[in-house]
Parts: sequence; structure tokens; C-alpha cells
Amino acid sequence: MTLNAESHTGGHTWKSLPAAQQPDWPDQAALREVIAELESYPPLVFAGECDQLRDRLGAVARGEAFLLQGGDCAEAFDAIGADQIRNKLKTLLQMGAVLTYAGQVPVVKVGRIAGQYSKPRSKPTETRDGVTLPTYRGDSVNGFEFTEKARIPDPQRLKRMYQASASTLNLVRAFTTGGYADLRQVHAWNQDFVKSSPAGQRYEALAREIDRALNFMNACGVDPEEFKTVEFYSSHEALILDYESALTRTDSRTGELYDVSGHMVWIGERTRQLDGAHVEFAARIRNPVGVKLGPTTTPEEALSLIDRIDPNREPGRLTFITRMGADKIRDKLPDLVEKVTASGAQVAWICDPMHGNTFEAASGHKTRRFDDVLDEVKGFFEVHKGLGTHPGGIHMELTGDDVTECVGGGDEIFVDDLHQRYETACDPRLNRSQSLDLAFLVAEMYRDQ
Ligand SMILES: O=C[C@H](O)[C@H](O)COP(=O)(O)O
Ligand SMILES: C=C(OP(=O)(O)O)C(=O)O
Repeated sequence: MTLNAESHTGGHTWKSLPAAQQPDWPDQAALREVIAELESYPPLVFAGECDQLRDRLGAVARGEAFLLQGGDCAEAFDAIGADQIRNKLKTLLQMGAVLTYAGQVPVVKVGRIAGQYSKPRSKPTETRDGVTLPTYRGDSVNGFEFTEKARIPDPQRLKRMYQASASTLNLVRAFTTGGYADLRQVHAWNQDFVKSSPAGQRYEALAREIDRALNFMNACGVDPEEFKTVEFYSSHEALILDYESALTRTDSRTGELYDVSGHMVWIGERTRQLDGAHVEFAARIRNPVGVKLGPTTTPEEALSLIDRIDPNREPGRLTFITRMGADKIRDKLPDLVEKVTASGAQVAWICDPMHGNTFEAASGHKTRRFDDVLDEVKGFFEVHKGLGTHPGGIHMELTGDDVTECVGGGDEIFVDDLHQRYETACDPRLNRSQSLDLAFLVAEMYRDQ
């Protein structure tokens, strides 16, 4: 990987195109200084790791593996302590164990982590008690606090985003390769949880089965290295192009551009304009790329996105993350999948059952019903079963903490409970128990498929 001056000018074709959802940085000189500094920082991930993830996602696209992608709606600079990161990872590892064992499918694990600091918003401003301020756009841009000062976009935050991503990724790498993620730890990931929750108890029963299987293999003299570490990748929305461009480098092996801020990046529902900068950016980098598709997406748009981002029809290069809403998925998804499949493209189809199912509770909290989330996933599986295509995975907003942000689940949270631990900076996340409930139900759906 080299830092090639050329890559910051000639190759960055997206810079001349309109980019939606960008902050109004008030101090352009300060922004330029920050960008120059970011350009001198080392990569957070290596191009070879991105290639490896593209291969793994190729297996998902071919129907040989399942993608579990999840994490915070918005990571926060003040939440990068070891416990918080470990809790998130633990939840994803537990979900991965459930899907692998109960679903009997290899699971590709990708966090919404170590870079998910930027949020596209529906409105540019927010009004409280007659006071109107710029909306919060993620810790990479401005502060969550509702004050004039906090809400001014500050480019220094882009450096903090890099630093927070680096610290998080460092710990994630340590946890996933340093023994914590060893499959013989399946019980340890559940210790603080088992007694108090039905999902934890169900998980414990599964962990005992995994243990027996491991003991059996051990007794047969088999103790594969694959069980001792976990392959885990980072991902985030490539939203703030000043940041992503500064972290886009030319790979010395191939001369190709890679966004080295994360292994996989995705383009959101609000920034996937075919003539916009984000799609051009996605087309130019070699990382595996996701694109969110909401209910208004036409098959023609999906096909044009494929032509732009995956012209060589390379399985693993492009992942379509559909987020239709439980009430629309059965109507909207079939036409998309049918026409994309007929075109010969082999994209990975992933279900985001979160973003189409948000509503505001009477208390003013943005929330989601667990049952709607589940129903969208069910619809996703039904559509793919009907068409004979592969339901490739799920994309979740979740946390390892016992928050009360989404209603329902086995350990039921009611609308009146929302205020108890409502901690998200933007959208409501499934808590650990709801995440595990969902993993068990998805594993059943996958096996039945
Ligand atoms: O997480 C996704 C978006 O940033 C979010 O749904 C936008 O939320 P808003 O409608 O409150 O702006
Ligand atoms: C903003 C997001 O989703 P979408 O683009 O699908 O609304 C997100 O996943 O954080």
C-alpha cells in the first residue's frame, strides 16, 4: 500500500460530482488542513483484507455462506471503552455461533463498527421548544448536545473519527485473534446473561451442544486452528466523502484504489443517486461495496447500479442491502430480485429489517417493533424461496447493552419502558436479548429454506 500523490487528484473522479448529505463545514481552511493530515495517516485496513472479504461475500452471492452484518446505528467517541466494544463483539459472536450451528451455514461476520460515525438525516435542522439548530450528523461532524456550539460542523472531528476507528479496530483485532473468540469460549460469551434472560438460556443450551461437538472432535484428534480465532471485518457507511477520500489510497500491488478506512463500505438510501459522487466513489474503489435499496427502488435503478459498480459481474463485489419495511417487502422485492437475476448479475442479497420499520412512539422516542423486524426478515426469506434465489444475510442495528430502544422480543420491552435505557444517538437498536432471539429465528428460517 503506498500513499500515491496521484491518487489524491487524478483518480478521485467523484470529487467533481454533486454529493448529497455533506456537512456545511464553516471553515474551509481548517478542513483542508485536516484532510492533508488524514492523507498522511496509515491505513486502518489492508487492501488484501478487503480482497479476502470480497471472496467471502462471493460465497454469500453464490449461496454458500450467510452474512451477519451488525452494530451501532451511530458509534460515539465517548463509547469506545473496552467493555462496550467487547459487549458488541460478544453479541455478534453469539449470533454467529447460533447461525452457524443452528442454521448450519458458514457465517461471514462484519461489524457496523470502527468507522460508523456519520449519519445521513431526513432534515437539515431540528427544532426543540422553539429553538432550531442544525441536525446531528454523527460524531464525525458535530456534537449530539442540543446547543448552537455543539451542532456546528467541526472538521477536527474527522481526525477523532480516524483515532476512534483505529482504537476500536485494534481492540476488535485483539479480541478476535487473541483467544477471546475461540469457539471453546462459547459459554464465556454468555456468562453475564444466561440466568436473566430466555434468550440467554436458549443460547446456553446451544453452547452445550457446541461443546459436545468440540469435545467429540477433540477426542478424534481434531483441533482445527479455525476454531481458535474469528475472521471479523469492519464496515460503515461511506458518507462523508472528505474523510473517505483522504483514506483512499493506491494499492502498491495492483495500482487500484482502496478505501482503507474499513473493509467494506456501503452507500445509503439517501446517497445512491446514479449521477452523484457516492456512486462514483463506490465504482472507483476495489473494496466490497454495499448499496441500500429502499421501497422506491426500480429494477432499472438496481440494474444501473450494477452496471456502474459491478460491470464485471464479480460475485462479492456488490451487495444489495434491501430495507423495504415489513409491509412492503413482499410487494417490492420480487421484481428487483427477478430482474437482477435475469440480467446475469450475482449480487449478494442482504436484508436490513431495521430502516423501513421505524416509527415515533407517543413518548417521542423513535422506535421499532421486534415483530416488524422479524416480519421483514420472514418476507425476505419467502421472496427468495419463491424465486429460488439465496437469502444472503441480515444487516442489523444492535448493541451488546441492555438498552430499551425497540419494543417486543422474548424478554418483552413495552412502549412505556422505552425511556428506561434509551441511549442511541440516532436510530433504535436491538438489545442483546432481542438480537439473540432474532438470530435463533433467522437460523430456523435458513434451515427451513
Ligand atoms: O440511520 C439512518 C438514518 O440516519 C436515520 O434513519 C435518519 O433519521 P432521521 O429521519 O431522524 O433523520
Ligand atoms: C442510514 C442508514 O440506512 P439507510 O441508508 O438504509 O437509511 C444506516 O444504515 O445507518
